[in-house]
Amino acid sequence: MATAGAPRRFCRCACFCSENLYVARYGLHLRFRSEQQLRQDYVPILRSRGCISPQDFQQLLAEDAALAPEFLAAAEYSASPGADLQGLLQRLETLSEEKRIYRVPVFTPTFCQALLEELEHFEQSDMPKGRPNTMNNYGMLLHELGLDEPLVTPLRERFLQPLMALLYPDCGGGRLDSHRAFVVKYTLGQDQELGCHYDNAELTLNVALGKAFTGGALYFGGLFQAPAALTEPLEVEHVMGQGVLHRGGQLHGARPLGTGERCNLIVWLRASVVRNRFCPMCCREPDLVDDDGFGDGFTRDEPTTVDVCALT
Ligand SMILES: O=C(O)CCC(=O)C(=O)O
Ligand SMILES: [Fe+2]
Repeated sequence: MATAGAPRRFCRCACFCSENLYVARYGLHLRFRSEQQLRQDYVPILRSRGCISPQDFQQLLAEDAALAPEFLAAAEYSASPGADLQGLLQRLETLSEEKRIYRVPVFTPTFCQALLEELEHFEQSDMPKGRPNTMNNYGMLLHELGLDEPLVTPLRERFLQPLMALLYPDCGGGRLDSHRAFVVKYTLGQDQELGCHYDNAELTLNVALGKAFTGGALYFGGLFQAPAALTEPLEVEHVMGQGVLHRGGQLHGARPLGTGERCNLIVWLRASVVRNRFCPMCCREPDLVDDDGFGDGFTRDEPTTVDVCALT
């Protein structure tokens, strides 16, 4: 059958980060959903390959798992039949009910460490580097590190989407279809704080990666449409591996760093069904111009695919 219209888009299955994971030490491909499932499915074969003591098993989990068990549990619950907001809130920390800001461990400490090392290598390389956004002068874009496809897209599609659908259905939480992911970096002599702003995103995930530092807390005011609410900001300290979830339109910023170096992974999550009607930056219907990759998350109406055989 010949078709005319938009070129075909090639896709990938979102099981990428949970199915067929290769553990070189034991020469095994594993399916990972939770610690319990891993034990149920693989203890005999792992034993036969030398993963015997509880310490061996813990090492396997710590070294090979990127996602924190709490995050896996919250995502798994959210995707289960009959899941509701109350049930999900029992699996997250509510930082502000009124502002709808939540926190949950997202990455294991080992993964944070590995990601920071990867970022350091990239920073020291002479690869061309764009900057995260107009507000941060230092830091890195995850797609330039080649981490969008293997890490951020599965994170959004498989884990964040079910969670966000329950937390923020009114902000496109269940219809996320693109993102902009970057690491912000603060240290003395470079950026040290971030002014109050709202994000070019419907929803945001902000994960503390480390390193050692003082100061630099996040603060949150009201929604940008109601800036009077900034009078009583909510202060949020960073906890390594933990992610803060908030609406992109929630005014926020970062207090000045005292000492050390702070790196956070920021994922601006976008829902084209929401932003195609209303650009959060100009607060108007977007005036679309072509862009690469995910652009800023807007989409044009695709021309309808026509089955030319059916026309003859
Ligand atoms: O400094 C931070 O952790 C927050 C960064 C942020 O809000 C942003 O880049 O949009
Ligand atoms: Fe922000």
